Amino acid sequence: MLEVKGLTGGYDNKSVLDSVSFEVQKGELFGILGPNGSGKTTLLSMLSGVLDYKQGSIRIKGKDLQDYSAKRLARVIAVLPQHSSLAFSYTVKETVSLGRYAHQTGWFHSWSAEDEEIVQRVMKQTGVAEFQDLHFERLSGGERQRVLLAQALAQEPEVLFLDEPTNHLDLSYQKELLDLMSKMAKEQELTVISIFHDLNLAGLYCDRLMLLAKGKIKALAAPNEVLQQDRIREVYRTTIEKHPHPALPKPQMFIVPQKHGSDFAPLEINESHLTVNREMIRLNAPSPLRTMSSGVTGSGMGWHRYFVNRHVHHDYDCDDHLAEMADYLKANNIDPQETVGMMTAVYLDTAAFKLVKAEGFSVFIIVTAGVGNAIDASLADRHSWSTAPGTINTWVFVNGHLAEEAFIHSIVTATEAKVKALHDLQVLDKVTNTYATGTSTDSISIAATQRGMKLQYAGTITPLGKLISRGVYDCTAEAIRNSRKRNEAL
Ligand SMILES: Nc1ncnc2c1ncn2[C@@H]1O[C@H](COP(=O)(O)OP(=O)(O)OP(=O)(O)O)[C@@H](O)[C@H]1O
Repeated sequence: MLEVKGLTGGYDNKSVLDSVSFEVQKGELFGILGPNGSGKTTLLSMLSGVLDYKQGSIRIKGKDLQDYSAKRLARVIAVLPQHSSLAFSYTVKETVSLGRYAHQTGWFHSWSAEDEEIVQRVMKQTGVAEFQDLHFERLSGGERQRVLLAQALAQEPEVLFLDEPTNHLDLSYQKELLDLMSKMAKEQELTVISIFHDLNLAGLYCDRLMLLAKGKIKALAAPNEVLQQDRIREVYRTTIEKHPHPALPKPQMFIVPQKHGSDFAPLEINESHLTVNREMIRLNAPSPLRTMSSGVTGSGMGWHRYFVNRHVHHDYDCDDHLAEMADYLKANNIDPQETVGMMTAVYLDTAAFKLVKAEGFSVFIIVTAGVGNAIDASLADRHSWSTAPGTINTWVFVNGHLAEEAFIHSIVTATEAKVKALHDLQVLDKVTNTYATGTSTDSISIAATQRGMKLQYAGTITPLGKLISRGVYDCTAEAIRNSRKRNEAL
């Protein structure tokens, strides 16, 4: 649809673009990225025929851009510029109707039913139909942006150029605009070429991205390829981190703000942050910790300040235990959004905790262990599904900076240590009469201060793994002994 070869040029004596070559296919959603001043708008101005270029060629639908008449070009391309103002005072509908100009042989007298139908349709698509009789200047920045998009769509172009289209739009209209562009690209084969400052939106919606730096193409490929952490850091000269989108196989880039004094202050999570009473074990961290957990609340990866292990009756049964737990936390003035929350039927005074230290970092561990529902994982298929009480809840607080993989290693290492403790205490699966490896409802939380020493790995014989192994083994064994004693005393 569009072929650009060796495009070079700029303004007067200032050269901006240097030998830019690329092609865009029909129906493609193509994103142009680059830092301020990298030449994105200059490129778009050349592609849309507004700005002359020194060298190279631009072909649209196989024909050189310079061979198009202005009116003919307006039937093929439409532009949604970054900043727009209108010279005259028009209503919204009149403004949108201007988009039909390229298709008319005369002016208003040739207004056809088809023109009217198209204008009404694009106003609906962009959500501006309801204020079609208002004057354009009376609209907000976002509303104006949508009216101008409607105007561009009214042109019924084959190629749509957008310069930061989401600039003035609120979250829902950003999504609506890009969903609409994506739909029109897929269903009507509209070719969309758009400048983006928001790398994440570009990564989510575009088929391919072109990254410009100082007027040259730095990268041109699928979003995941272009949005490499190191490349973006270098081109934008800033600290960002790349993570996968939680719901889609798309990259997301996160700005990492500069840290200040208190962010570096050493932090040790230990017994002083812990309170234990009959109802709950609660740990209040002075600042949010990076967590990976299987808690009822705060599950998965996140940042949490409060950790609650709540005692429930052994026949606790609830259709929606997540909502019930959230209500419980709220009733106790604890924000569920900031809390890793677990439940257990064991008496909380049987909990075991311990701070284990190594050179430069430490680990605080807390375990509650009820083993009435102990299971041998290798023979789990002999059990029928039930949520009988008897749970081992393991909390591991790492006073150090964990890499992502170290969270996973920590879970593996803690689980291995737990299994060994169960074995040494001869905890049996009552159904199979073999050694149990855990209970059917065990939960775990790994939380790290993300300050101090960087800890890349936590396998059993790494420095961190050794602390977790020792601490979890000792605490699990002690908690089982405590809970056995408690049951015998009853
Ligand atoms: N009309 C102009 N006359 C002279 N120089 C210009 C003109 N417009 C832009 N430039 C210069 O050309 C260079 C590229 O500008 P351009 O607007 O294409 O960058 P951009 O990548 O779109 O930047 P931004 O992200 O800030 O919108 C800049 O150094 C800019 O100062």
